Amino acid sequence: MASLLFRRRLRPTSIASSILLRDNAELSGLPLELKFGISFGICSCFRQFSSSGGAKKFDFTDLTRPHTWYPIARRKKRKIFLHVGPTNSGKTHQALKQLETSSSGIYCGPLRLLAWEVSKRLNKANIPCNLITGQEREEVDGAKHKAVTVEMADVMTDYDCAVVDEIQMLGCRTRGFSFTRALLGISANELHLCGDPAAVPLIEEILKVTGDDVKVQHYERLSPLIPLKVPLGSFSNIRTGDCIVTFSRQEIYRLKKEIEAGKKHLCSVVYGSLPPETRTRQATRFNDAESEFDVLVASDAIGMGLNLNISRIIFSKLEKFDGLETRELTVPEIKQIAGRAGRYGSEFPVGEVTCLDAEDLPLLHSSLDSPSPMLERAGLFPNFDLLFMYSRLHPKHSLYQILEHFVENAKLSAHYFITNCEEMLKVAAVIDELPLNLDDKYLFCMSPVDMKDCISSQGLTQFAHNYSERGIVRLREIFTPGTLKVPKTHTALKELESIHKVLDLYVWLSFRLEDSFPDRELASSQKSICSLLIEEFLERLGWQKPKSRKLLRRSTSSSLLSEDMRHCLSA
Ligand SMILES: Nc1ncnc2c1ncn2[C@@H]1O[C@H](COP(=O)(O)OP(=O)(O)OP(=O)(O)O)[C@@H](O)[C@H]1O
Ligand SMILES: [Mg+2]
Repeated sequence: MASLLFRRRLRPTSIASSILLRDNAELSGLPLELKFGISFGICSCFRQFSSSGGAKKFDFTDLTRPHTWYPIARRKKRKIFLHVGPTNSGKTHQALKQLETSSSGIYCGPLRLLAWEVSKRLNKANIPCNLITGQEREEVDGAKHKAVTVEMADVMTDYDCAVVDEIQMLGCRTRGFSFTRALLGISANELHLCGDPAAVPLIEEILKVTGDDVKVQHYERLSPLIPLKVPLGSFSNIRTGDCIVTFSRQEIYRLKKEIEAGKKHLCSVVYGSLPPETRTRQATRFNDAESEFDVLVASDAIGMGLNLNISRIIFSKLEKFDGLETRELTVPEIKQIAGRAGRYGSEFPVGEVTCLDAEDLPLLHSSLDSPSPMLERAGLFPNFDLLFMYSRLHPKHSLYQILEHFVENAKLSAHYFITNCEEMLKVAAVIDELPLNLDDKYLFCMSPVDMKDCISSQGLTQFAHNYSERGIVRLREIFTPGTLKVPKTHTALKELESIHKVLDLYVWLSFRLEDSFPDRELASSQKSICSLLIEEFLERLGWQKPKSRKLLRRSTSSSLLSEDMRHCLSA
């Protein structure tokens, strides 16, 4: 690996090195109440505990009343609108219309791409809107609105209107707690929740104790989606506007190569570990009717977030490896992905869906005909306040032990489950070896590190180590600017994706430990270079249509890299 120099490797523990994967999640923020210290609801529990003198009896692992953690929201009787229906039915559009007419508001989405899109939409409509994600702060003069990733949802401010998109993700096994926190904690006169009808009974149950007013609005698909009776069969039947869905990075590149070998189509690619800005640019290129890249090969990363002009979805398989095992796709997964075909208002207003092989068609058809199973429980995770107070009683416990204790002993009501924190435990196991305060350790545990990616996890380890040793982390200590190159092999491509993750992590930390991570600008510019080099690689992978002037022009100027970028690279 050319560009990252990891000086000292800390000993990975067995947990740290075990292969447990996190969902395609974008854990991009810390609860904002952390910035303000202990939140009121928990403070009052603590007072109760202190004055009664029953220190040993007070049970911080009692999480049966999470709605009391958010006293600001509890002061309001919120009007809650549940916009539910299939994909492409106008749920988000309707909720955003309400946000646009409000005097102040917040949009919370599951992905940075969605937050970007909403802030762009509001600013274009002359409604100043800030963009806040784990790795971005774009502030607009006079803004009373903000678009954020759900982990950055602010539960300390009063809003006129709030939107939480893809609310069914409160059932997600790793990120569910952030959606639950937004649901219970956002203080707004109107709260609009958009998502799958399968979340309705659970949300109604959860909200029985908050005193809010709940209304459900059902939506129908705006454009038809036709399940085809015939499979694709052969790649010679691929046509413009098709999107092939497969579930491994290796398969994505294999299929791209196979389709392009027919010399009729060029493929854009979208998958989870591509930098978000690269995903957006690949999608834009596919959407552009003038572009030569008229077919998309993608993973389930297209299920949410990108506006795609897809005519037909073709599942190459209906099973995927989910980190633990290879399993069939669930009904909601199949519907969410299939629903991307035929976007309302696009050049393909009628969507079609099929499979590569005939043997998969019965499962596809039956899944599309079935309702999604109702969600039964929402994710919950103790916030920092609870962990902190528990640690005061057990000062010798490491963060790993504290987290483990909560996971094993948490008491929950029937509507909740503790979200999976294997990834946090893996970080805690490494971080606990360093002389850091609990809040610093917690911060590193909440960071968007990908512990299954060796380069990303080593980056985190090195950052934490340097931070604990010197209090300041200069990017150049582990990264040498000027060494990034257009990858020539798939291994080099993967390495560049990982380097992007490390730089992204640096930027994330720089927003939370500003004085200790002072090189945000350098990290951001190197991140941009990484994504452009990745795109350059993707561009070079494609074949060139004979007599295609457009493509020739592109390849003789041959590069997506601007002069500035070239200069940076050779600096
Ligand atoms: N009333 C409308 N007028 C014009 N365009 C609309 C309207 N409703 C929805 N759209 C457009 O249709 C598309 C789908 O709408 P939207 O994204 O709101 O659907 P959704 O139900 O939230 O779908 P998803 O499951 O993808 O989140 C968007 O491009 C949106 O801008
Ligand atoms: Mg939507």
